[in-house]
Amino acid sequence: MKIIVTDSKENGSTEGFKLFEKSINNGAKVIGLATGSTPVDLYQEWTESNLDNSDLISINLDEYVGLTSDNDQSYHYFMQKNLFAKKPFKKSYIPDGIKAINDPQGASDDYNQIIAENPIDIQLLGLGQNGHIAFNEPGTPFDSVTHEVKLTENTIQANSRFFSKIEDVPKSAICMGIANIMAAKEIVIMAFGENKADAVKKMVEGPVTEDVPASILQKHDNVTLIVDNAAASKLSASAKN
Ligand SMILES: N[C@@H]1[C@@H](O)[C@H](O)[C@@H](COP(=O)(O)O)O[C@@H]1O
Repeated sequence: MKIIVTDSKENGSTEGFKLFEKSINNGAKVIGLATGSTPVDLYQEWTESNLDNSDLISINLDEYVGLTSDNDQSYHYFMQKNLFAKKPFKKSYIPDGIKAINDPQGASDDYNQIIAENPIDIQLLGLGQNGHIAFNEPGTPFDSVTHEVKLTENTIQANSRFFSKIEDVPKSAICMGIANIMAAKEIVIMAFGENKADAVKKMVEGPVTEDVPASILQKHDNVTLIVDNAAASKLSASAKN
């Protein structure tokens, strides 16, 4: 795993954007995208860049079950607002959280088919405080594909800051599995802030275990981790070099 430590989220996001730009200039066509607060600055840089998305396909990691695309907490809405409105892709895929209300398996199968038909060239990831990637919580099998996820209390709490009350946070999501993520040819994972330091340490230096979903990235041969000093603060000096 290549590790880039920067002095701020802004500079880390610039580094992340450059990796996407390079990969796209080298022919990447299918771009795996993420939500959460982590990628917002990278998307801003993307919208202000000369990068042309009109020949690219995007595939997002996950969507809440039960939120319509006009709900401002849905990941459809987030992507529209932060990237797609200004830089539309040829085609953008996000799991169907409405179909999933009654047919989570059907919504998951559809998405696996989409990923099979559009292998991901470069995937962006954030990191949950408990080491989750997308909504793959601790204990998710490494061979999992797109599936319905019951969110943990920890994740519901962490995401409640975006909702007016905690009861409004959806209890489940449709999410790419770890095997889908590991199949991406290149992965860029970003983590900023002290509250990510434990997860970063376990991901990079801990055992590869389903208890820390992101630890599987140690086994991928083209991963770049971008962290600020705070998120890197628990890494040993040798890991940072
Ligand atoms: N499903 C998202 C993840 O994709 C994201 O990486 C994580 C961290 O969020 P943030 O970037 O806001 O710290 O939160 C959510 O659970």
